[in-house]
Amino acid sequence: MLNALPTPAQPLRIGTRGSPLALAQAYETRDRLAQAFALPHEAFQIEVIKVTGDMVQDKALREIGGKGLFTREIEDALLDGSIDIAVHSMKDMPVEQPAGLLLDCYLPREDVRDAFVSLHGWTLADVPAGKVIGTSSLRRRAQILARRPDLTVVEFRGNVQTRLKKLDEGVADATFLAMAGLNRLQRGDVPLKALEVEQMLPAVAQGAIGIERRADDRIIEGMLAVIHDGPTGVRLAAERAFLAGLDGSCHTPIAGLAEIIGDQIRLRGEVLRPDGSEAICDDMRGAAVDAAQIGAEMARKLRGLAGEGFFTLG
Ligand SMILES: NCc1[nH]cc(CCC(=O)O)c1CC(=O)O
Repeated sequence: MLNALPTPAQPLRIGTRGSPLALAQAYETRDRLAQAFALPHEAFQIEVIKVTGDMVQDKALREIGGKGLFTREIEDALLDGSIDIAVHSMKDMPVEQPAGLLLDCYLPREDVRDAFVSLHGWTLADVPAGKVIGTSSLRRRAQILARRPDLTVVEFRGNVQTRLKKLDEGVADATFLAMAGLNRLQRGDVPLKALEVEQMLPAVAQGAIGIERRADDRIIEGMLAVIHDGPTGVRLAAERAFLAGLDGSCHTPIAGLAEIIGDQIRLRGEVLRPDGSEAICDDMRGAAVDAAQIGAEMARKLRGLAGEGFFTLG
């Protein structure tokens, strides 16, 4: 554990997955810390950690155990002291962290929207009937089937580069990618149509980077407080409370987005049946200081509207 600001001799070790997007997020975190504390890049060390989820390419993730697959090895490295912070896409993070770890530092949020990506330049509205859409996201599958039941959805895994390659190879006619990931990878070359959130409500925490730490590490606590983005924190408090109240397992398609309007917060939420045959939405406003309560309240409301069967029958 660091007992003072990091130096090239005793660097701050940043744990991350090895995908190009994960690395870009780790570099952004390093750059913000270096800037905030006037430290050289040599005072930081990026540690790439292999996670189970990245080694399983052939099976739908939900079938083999859900979200922890992308975080367990990284959180173990934090707990055993081999790294000092871990950088994550908040969209992939469970709502609760293991004892001894805290996840309360967020970088300023990127574009929250999904992009519809097709080499033919189609929009969601003009894809011809019968075309094949690749996605491994339960949410995106349900949302597109709700609007275009005439399309076929196939499983589409892998990182951003892999999925673009599959499009090239004709495995699917179109796919969805988060604008945030494409922007962070500087992939301005990808043919896409950004979908407004009214067309497709994004995943909870989409576009946000979170930095996890040991709860008892005071040096890191002080450093992360300086780069934390407060508005992103308020928005994620609402969205993650909403997700937590809905169970947060990977088996229900859930979308949620909070925005700050002055001292108010607006939260939109949606739960769908996996086949898109039914969608239940809500839109609430309240005081920004009550963000988490608003998220929890919307979850209770949608649970009541849906009825318990909604979440298990599929
Ligand atoms: N589930 C994979 C994942 N996790 C975070 C992002 C993109 C970046 C973000 O939303 O912060 C992606 C890829 C995608 O959905 O296109």
